[in-house]
Amino acid sequence: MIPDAKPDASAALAVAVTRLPNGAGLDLPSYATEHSAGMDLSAAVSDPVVLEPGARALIPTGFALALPAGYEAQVRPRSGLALRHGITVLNSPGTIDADYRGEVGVILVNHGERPFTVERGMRIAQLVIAPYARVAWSLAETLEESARGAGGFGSTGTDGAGADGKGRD
Ligand SMILES: O=c1ccn([C@H]2C[C@H](O)[C@@H](COP(=O)(O)OP(=O)(O)OP(=O)(O)O)O2)c(=O)[nH]1
Repeated sequence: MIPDAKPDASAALAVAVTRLPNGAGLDLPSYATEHSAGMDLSAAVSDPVVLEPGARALIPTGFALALPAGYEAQVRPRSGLALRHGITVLNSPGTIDADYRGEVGVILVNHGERPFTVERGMRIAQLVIAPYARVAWSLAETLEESARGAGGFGSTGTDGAGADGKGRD
């Protein structure tokens, strides 16, 4: 449930960001609404980039950041572009590592039927900052049993069919 109280701005994660020369005049990534999970990313292309159907391109964003240890940034598609134009992030979600200091890039691909033009300042993707876990392997002879066991890949049924394809009630 979304709390009624206004979010506490002081609870926001502080992240260092730098504008790069090619990002001059563009907005830094920002949240479109009060509870948006992702910040919209603007294209920092100097000239329009035409993506032909099936083509991909690395689109610059004009900024770099330094995430705190334990956090990653995920580059995700925008649903409106995907639905209307077939434009999505090819490696979605793209991963920005906490130790990456280069320009954030967006790998767009055109899965649509028509050429799509990326203009400077166009909001092409969104960035979600998320905590992640790093593991220390604990090598074991056997694994603790579970109700699922090794079942996967549709073992619980899809559209009424079991993994054996014979169907189930
Ligand atoms: O959509 C993306 C994905 C990655 N990166 C940057 C940040 C990330 O930290 C770095 C490396 O990304 P990744 O680990 O996905 O790439 P790789 O192909 O494994 O290359 P590398 O050997 O540089 O890690 O590239 C982006 O700017 N946008």
